Amino acid sequence: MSEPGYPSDTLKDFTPEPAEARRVVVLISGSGSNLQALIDAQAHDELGGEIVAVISNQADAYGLKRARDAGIDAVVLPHREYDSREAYDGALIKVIERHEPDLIVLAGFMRILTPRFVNRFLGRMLNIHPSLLPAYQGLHTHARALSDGVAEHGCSVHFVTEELDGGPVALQAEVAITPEDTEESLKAKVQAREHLIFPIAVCWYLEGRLRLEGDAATMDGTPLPPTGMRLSHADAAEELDEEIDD
Ligand SMILES: Nc1nc2c(c(=O)[nH]1)N[C@@H](CN(C=O)c1ccc(C(=O)N[C@@H](CCC(=O)O)C(=O)O)cc1)CN2
Ligand SMILES: NCC(=O)N[C@@H]1O[C@H](COP(=O)([O-])[O-])[C@@H](O)[C@H]1O
Repeated sequence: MSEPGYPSDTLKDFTPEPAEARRVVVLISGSGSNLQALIDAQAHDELGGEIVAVISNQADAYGLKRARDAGIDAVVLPHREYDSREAYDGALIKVIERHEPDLIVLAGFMRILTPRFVNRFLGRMLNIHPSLLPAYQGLHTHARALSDGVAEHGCSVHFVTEELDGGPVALQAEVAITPEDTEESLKAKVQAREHLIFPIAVCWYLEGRLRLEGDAATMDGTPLPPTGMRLSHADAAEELDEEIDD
C-alpha cells in the first residue's frame, strides 16, 4: 500500500472528540408524562440527544419533579409575573438560549406563543398535540371528539408555527373511540400513543432526518403529506426496538 500523504504516526494518538450531544430544552405546564417518555428514551439512548433543561410556566407542575429526579435543570418561569404575552416570551427566550438548545420541545406547554418567539426558534420546535390534526386544534380535544361521535382520534407531533396547532405535521398515531370511552379513558389511550411517537419524532429530528423545509415537514429530504407519517402501534414499537439495536 502506498505511503499516506501524512507522516504515518500523525494519527497514532488521534482521539476524535466525542460528538457534542445534541441539546434539548423541554417546556411543560403539568404532569410531564410526555417529558417522562423523553427522559426514558434518553436513558435507553433512544432520544438522539440530551435534555439539558425543563422549563415550566406553572410552579406546581409535577413534571418539574420528574426533571429533578432525573438530574435535569428544572426552571419555573411563571407567566402570571409578566404584564404581557410578549414580555413573558421575551424572558422565556433568554432562559432557553442560556441552555444553547438544538431543539425546543413543547410537552404539554399550555401557552400560546407569540410570533416573535415562534420565529426565533422556527424549524427547531416540536409540539405534541392530542388530536389527529388538522382536526381539533386548540384545547379540550378529547371531549370534542367524543361529543362529535367520531370513531377515530389520536395524536400528532408537529412543527410549531405562528398558527396555533397549524404547523406541518411530522408524525401521527391513531386510536379507536369505543362507545364505552369517557374523556379520561380516551385521554389515557391517546397519551399511551403520545409516549411512543414523541420520542421517535424527537430522535428523527436530532438525527437530522426530520426537518422543516419551507412550509413542509420532510423526512430524509422527502416532503411529508399534510398529516405527516402515520405510525401504527406495531411500527412504533418496532422503531423503538430498532433505535435500541442501532
Ligand atoms: N404560536 C403557537 N403557540 C403554541 C402552539 C402552536 O402551534 N403555535 N402549540 C401549543 C400547544 N397547544 C396545543 O397543542 C396549546 C396550548 C395552549 C393553548 C391555549 O389556549 N392556551 C391559553 C391558556 C390555556 C390554559 O392556561 O389552560 C393561552 O395561552 O391563553 C392552546 C393550544 C403551544 N403554543
Ligand atoms: N394543546 C396542548 C395539549 O393539550 N397538549 C396535551 O397536554 C398533555 C400533557 O400531558 P403531560 O404533561 O402528561 O405530558 C398531552 O396529552 C398533550 O398532548
